[in-house]
Amino acid sequence: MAAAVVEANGLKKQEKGAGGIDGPTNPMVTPLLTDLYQFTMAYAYWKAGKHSERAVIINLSPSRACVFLEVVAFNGAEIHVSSERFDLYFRRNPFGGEYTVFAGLEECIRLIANFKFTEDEIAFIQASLPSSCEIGFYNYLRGLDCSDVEIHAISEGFVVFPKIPLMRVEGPVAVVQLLETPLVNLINYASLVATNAARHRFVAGKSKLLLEFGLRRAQGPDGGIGASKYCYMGGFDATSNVAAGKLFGIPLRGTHSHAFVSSFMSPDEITEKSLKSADGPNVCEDFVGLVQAWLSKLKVMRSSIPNFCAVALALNDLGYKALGIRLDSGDLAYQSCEARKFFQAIEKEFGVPDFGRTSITASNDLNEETLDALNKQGHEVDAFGIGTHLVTCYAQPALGVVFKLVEINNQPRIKLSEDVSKVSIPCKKRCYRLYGKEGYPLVDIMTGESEPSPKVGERILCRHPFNESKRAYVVPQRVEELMKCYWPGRSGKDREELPPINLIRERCIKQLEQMRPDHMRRLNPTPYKVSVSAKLYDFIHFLWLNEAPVGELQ
Ligand SMILES: Nc1ncnc2c1ncn2[C@@H]1O[C@H](COP(=O)(O)OP(=O)(O)OP(=O)(O)O)[C@@H](O)[C@H]1O
Ligand SMILES: O=P(O)(O)OC[C@H]1O[C@H](OP(=O)(O)OP(=O)(O)O)[C@H](O)[C@@H]1O
Ligand SMILES: O=C(O)c1cccnc1
Ligand SMILES: [Mg+2]
Repeated sequence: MAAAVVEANGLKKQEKGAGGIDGPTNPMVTPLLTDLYQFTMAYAYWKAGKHSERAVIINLSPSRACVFLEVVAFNGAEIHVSSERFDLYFRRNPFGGEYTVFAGLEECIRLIANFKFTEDEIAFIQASLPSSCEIGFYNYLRGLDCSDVEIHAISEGFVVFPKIPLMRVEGPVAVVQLLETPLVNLINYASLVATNAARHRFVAGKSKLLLEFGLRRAQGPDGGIGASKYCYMGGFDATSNVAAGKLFGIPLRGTHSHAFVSSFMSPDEITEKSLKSADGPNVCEDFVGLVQAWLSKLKVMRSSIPNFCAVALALNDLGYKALGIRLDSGDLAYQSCEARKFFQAIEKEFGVPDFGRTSITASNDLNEETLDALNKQGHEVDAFGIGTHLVTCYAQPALGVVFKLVEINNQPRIKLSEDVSKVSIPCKKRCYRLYGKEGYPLVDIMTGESEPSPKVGERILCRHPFNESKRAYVVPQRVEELMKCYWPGRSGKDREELPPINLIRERCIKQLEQMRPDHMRRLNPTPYKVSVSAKLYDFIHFLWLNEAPVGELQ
């Protein structure tokens, strides 16, 4: 959005941030797009550093799930905090499915690359925090950027699963904490709606054209733009959203509305009656008359189909090809079959090549269920226009992405919970996808950072992270490391390129196609296995028991 706004206003184009990366698409994505408590904590971190000469351990949370920070030194207004590592992941696949499409990474990297407070923003933070907050904190914010932050992430468009880190964020605690909210925000809806699009594509089938029509129903302008971008990524073919077409190069498609048709009371309203033929200088002086002549031959069906066909046939006489019709009410299966029969009859009777294949688009409150019902009944729809259910993610409104501390100052941290699905997997980890003989991914496995990677042809034990009895040996035919360095900070590592949206879309389609079909089906899909190495399993449980010693009953 930034680019469009800037150009439309004729203002100077926004400068690129570090690494030559443009700013976030939405200009509302600034360092202020975070929760107040992140600033409250950032102040507390800063303040703690100021008051300690050397290592200080602060317990910031009264709950069992403590956050420990080690401030190793401070230098005037600047604090040096030992490196912190957070994993960003989700706990359950959306829409009752067993897979998720990872989306939103590029916007995260754009935020990181351009993260810098303006004076105006600092003044606002100052006005919002208690007046007792010291001025040095604002000087600290003034110098803050993400040059000390390192991000490893799974590539955008990948199929991903619960518990596996989508992103690992390492860096000084204050800035990483400020990033929590915007990073989760940028991933949550993007991945949810991309997954929703992929699920609609799965039901509709590969051969259908899928059009995203949701702008009017989306949650505000950003919801609309985001929906168009990530539905395309998730496998839609085009959008009706013109702004998204300009911003991201997504193909635009559209038909016309009922209002357009009903705005004409009679053919007499058409003042310009002539039409030039498609391939020459000939002009048909009374095109409306030509249409009416065709109509008189077709008056067999009480619907708008003969009207369309009469226009299409008259256009055909002049060398034009009408594209198709859109059905927007009634029984879409029945009507599409009737329309197809009509088109085929015309092709046969009047010898118009390919008329039988005239495109039929259907719309009106479509969702996975209605697409499935149409498939079961049999239909002749070529393209589906889908709005409300797609872009609002009607079936599930949020993905539930979380951002959890996994290590601080090289000390692993675990978040414990009565609910085992909420227990976090500690440590800086490596994540791999192991493929089987038939080419399908079999299992994702997390290992400790320094463990040797799984090897092709070598048996490895894959364990459920929390359920002792669930384990399997896997002899991978292919091993794919999942996380790559997308923001190296000062590590000197190579930065992974951010590919254009059409390549991410292709990657996503390929990823979805390579999944075993039983993971993808709508009803009772088989869960995909997410595991840890034997070593990491032992370590998780050692840490768990250490953090939660045996209680004593009295
Ligand atoms: N053959 C079909 N099988 C299952 N669902 C269908 C079929 N045809 C249409 N639908 C769905 O049924 C619903 C019909 O909705 P509704 O009754 O509001 O529309 P309508 O009366 O047909 O049209 P309008 O919006 O013009 O009033 C829509 O969600 C549509 O997608
Ligand atoms: O139904 P959706 O999946 O949201 O897709 C987009 C809808 O938007 C348009 O009509 P709109 O709903 O605005 O008017 P209507 O109530 O007359 O269908 C269009 O004709 C579709 O029906
Ligand atoms: O082009 C269309 O047919 C369209 C676009 C948006 C919403 N409804 C229909
Ligand atoms: Mg509607």
